[in-house]
Amino acid sequence: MNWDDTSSETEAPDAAAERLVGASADGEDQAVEAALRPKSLGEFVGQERVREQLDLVLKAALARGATADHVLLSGAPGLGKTTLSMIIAAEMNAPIRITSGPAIQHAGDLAAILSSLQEGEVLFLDEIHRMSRPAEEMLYMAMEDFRVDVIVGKGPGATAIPLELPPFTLVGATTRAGLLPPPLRDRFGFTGHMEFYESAELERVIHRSAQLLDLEIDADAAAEIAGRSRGTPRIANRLLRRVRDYAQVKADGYLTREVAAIALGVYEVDARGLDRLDRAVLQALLKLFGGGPVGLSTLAVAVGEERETVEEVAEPFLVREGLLARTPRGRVATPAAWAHLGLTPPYAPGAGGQGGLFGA
Ligand SMILES: Nc1ncnc2c1ncn2[C@@H]1O[C@H](COP(=O)(O)OP(=O)(O)OP(=O)(O)O)[C@@H](O)[C@H]1O
Repeated sequence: MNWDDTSSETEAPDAAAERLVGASADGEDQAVEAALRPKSLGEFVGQERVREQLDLVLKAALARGATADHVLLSGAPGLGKTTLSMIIAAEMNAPIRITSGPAIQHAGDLAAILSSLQEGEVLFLDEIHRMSRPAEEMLYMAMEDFRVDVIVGKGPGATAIPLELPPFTLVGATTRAGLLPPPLRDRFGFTGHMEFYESAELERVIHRSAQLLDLEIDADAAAEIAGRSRGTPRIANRLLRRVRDYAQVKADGYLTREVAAIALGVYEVDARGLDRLDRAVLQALLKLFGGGPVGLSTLAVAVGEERETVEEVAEPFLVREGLLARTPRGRVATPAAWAHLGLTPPYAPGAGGQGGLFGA
């Protein structure tokens, strides 16, 4: 059977802020997050290639006594873009100014920031793809010539007053490098793409954070938390803190695999990092619609959520995990989805229907 569908490829801003497994920083305890940030490239876990390349860029600039080239960091939320920008400033012994694309709506906002930068300062511009067009155009000239034209007055009498800027390093961060206009992308001397982390890397993040939080944790417990962290250090640190709460109240503060598994069970984060919403979507797809294909709107009604919530909050991770596929005919569960929920498909894979999509 084939229900309605309008397949969309929008990538989610991991929306629901209160989600334990959401990757965005909304609602995050900023003080704790700051305390757990690595302070140098050596301390920064994983992302070997970006780290190695950045190390060369920074060391070469230092050796020349020059300001480092502009850096663009792309990748999903919570993978360490803000942390890396702070590390860049620290490695260059430079101050850092932090702002974001949505905060710069007028070119004048940007001119005010740029004109107050010190020589060599790092300007971190988060969500650079969300800057307004006039500000973006001002940034082109600032990045290339360290100069901006400030427009004074309006209409025919308006004049452009050129303003020299001290050399600075722009670090732009974006979840969507593809959305950046090529003229902006081309003005970065170095682009680093941040990947999701391997489980072993997240274990290192967790051990490091546990030490900073003064927690005793064994290797198995770290592995258990890492496996549920969706490849994202921010989520790993958040789950560690919830496991700590549970251990404090119920297990004399000692973090073992068993304690971690029970604690995260209480918070409804399963062994693969799926939460209640993710499982509800999969369950509806499997139990009500035989694994699909089913349209997004129908699936959303079945789980009692908005279409956008299913599409933007639950689906990206399910797709990434290979549990759900978005096809032109609708949403389809993969064999791994049946296995994950411990259910048996109603027909043998390969015997028609969805089996045709995934083979025998
Ligand atoms: N490679 C890493 N090693 C250790 N900890 C990390 C690493 N990357 C990120 N973290 C931790 O994860 C948290 C989130 O990192 P950060 O704020 O830099 O992510 P981000 O990519 O800038 O996210 P967003 O795009 O949502 O702002 C920080 O507390 C930081 O300590």
